Amino acid sequence: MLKKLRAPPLLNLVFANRKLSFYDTSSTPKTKEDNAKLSQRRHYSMRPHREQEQRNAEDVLFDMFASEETGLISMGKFLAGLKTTGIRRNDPRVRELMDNLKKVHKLNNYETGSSAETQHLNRETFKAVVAPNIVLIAKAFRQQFVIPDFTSFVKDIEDIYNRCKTNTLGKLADYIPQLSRYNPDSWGLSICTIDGQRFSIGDVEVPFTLQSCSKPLTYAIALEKLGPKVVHSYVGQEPSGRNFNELVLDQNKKPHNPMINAGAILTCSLMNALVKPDMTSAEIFDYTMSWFKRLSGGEYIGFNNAVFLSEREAADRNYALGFYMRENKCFPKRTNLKEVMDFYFQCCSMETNCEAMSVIAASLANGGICPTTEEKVFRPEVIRDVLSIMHSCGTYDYSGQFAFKVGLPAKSGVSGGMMLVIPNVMGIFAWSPPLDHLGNTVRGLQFCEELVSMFNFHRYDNLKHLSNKKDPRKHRYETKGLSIVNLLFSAASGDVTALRRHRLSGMDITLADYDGRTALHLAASEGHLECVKFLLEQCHVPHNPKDRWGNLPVDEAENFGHSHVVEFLRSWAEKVDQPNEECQPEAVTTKTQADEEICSTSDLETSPATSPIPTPAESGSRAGSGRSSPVPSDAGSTASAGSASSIDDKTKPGL
Ligand SMILES: NC(=O)CC[C@H](N)C(=O)O
Repeated sequence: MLKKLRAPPLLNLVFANRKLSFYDTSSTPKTKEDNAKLSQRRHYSMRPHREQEQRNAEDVLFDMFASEETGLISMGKFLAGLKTTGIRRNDPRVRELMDNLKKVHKLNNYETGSSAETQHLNRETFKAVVAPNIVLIAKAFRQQFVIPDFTSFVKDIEDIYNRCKTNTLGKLADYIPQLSRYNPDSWGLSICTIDGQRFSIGDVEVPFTLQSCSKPLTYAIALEKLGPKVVHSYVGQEPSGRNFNELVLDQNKKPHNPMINAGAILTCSLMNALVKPDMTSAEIFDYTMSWFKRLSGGEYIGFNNAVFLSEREAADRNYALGFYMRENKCFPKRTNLKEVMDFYFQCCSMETNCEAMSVIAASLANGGICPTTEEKVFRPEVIRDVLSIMHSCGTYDYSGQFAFKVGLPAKSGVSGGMMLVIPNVMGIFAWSPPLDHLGNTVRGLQFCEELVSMFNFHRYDNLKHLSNKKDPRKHRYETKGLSIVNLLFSAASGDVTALRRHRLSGMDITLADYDGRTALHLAASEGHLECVKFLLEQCHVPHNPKDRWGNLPVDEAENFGHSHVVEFLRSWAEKVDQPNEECQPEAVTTKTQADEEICSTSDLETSPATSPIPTPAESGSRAGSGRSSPVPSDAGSTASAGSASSIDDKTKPGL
């Protein structure tokens, strides 16, 4: 039987050195009185007031998602919104937020009928819950990630994925039974950007072995520990122009490069003899696996013993390569060839999935720093060298064509994997077992080629001049002209959500175009009451800017017959134009300047101008990263604000 509702518990939240005590109203039914108080508060909040200009990112986020009726925010909606930016609930960078949600849910130990992730919170609770991760969250909703419009990008990726799905060409590798038993229909694709935006589709959790995709990773460890000079005194940097397991060395009697079998076996010998000469084979295995794991942000890296045993069993060619290299004195002194070969087979037999590999690829795209854990795994110089070799040698004997057509560093493996790196943007991992005659995954290859024909990701695509390819990247600067076009377009089309985003991004919402037309003019002339309300109530734009013909927004609403907007604008004007009110906006004439493309009503000293949303650093939150940093907590509390324990049930009185 359902428990009776009882008075909501008093919550104590310790955050950012201040203690908040308040009632969580999340599931309390609203009485008429409550609603009246709420609307009174809202009425008050409509008045332009200095304090409101200082509202921080947490407040703006709350307003983006809160229900007008209840004054509460649905965390389900909020988390769904966060997901559209590419941030998942299990992202380590929002761990404190998720922990706080669980704690608040637990504290509300009266029957709520909702889960931790779907509960409704009031403003104060919401602010305290999101505070530890606000830097990352604000960045997400301000569209400041490398792929700002992640939803549109993902739609295009889905289209490419679906086209590749219908491609049934290629054959499974059959040199060992485990590979020949794969389902040829398996097709998975995962993306992780350098900002940790994630997208996955298809068979992304099906495990497969790393095979040749381990080669750039062991090479990276060797470079990190020994430096390029030492490593490349043993192995070259040239594409071999031959099969990946060809019994051939270059003219200096070195393996051609670390991406083919001979080169990778050589890299393994460097690990054994030079990087960790004192370690046992078991320790070197653990050591290597821990590097892979750190690169993947702790996601799935395992080991497939059956594949290892089969690899070792069916390894005549690899042993031949080993002996041939030993004969030619390729290995460092003290190399134990048997141990080296075993280590090579073990690296090929490590198990993973698309999800984990996309994070590894993203760590390579991100200069060696894992985007989800923010751990610096490799030095950027190491990554540059790894990507250079992947670019020229990563796809076997197709490498030249791949560099020509796709123009990006990649590494394929015989289990059907294709790791693609778009430096400084994202990592992609495609997995589908059927291979072409050169040993590359057919669907993976098609995906890479289609990707760069849709987006300007090819190394030599021109980013400056317009092309017929899409550019989903955020560029370091966006012209003011372009942003005002977007702002005015959002207002004219009645898109309140887009207006909210513009506001959250810190944009000056009072901007006017060449003709002195503001967002309010356009929203009013198109009859979008919601937008008009948002602009006045939340952005506090002046209600009376004049365009170059002297028209006010209210005139526009009247001209186009939107009486409900006219009514609202008139009553708003009455309210704010009362004498003796603080912060009254003056009547504004928006000057248009023939020699300037755009101007801002705030530039023209209108008052009160919309102040850009303070950055989290400005509003007292943690700067730098999306993760929390310790902030002193109240005395006696075990909580350190900004950590998951900022909501601490030890501090809850009255429960
Ligand atoms: N192309 C590959 O993925 C090669 C790895 C495989 N295990 C081999 O050594 O033959």
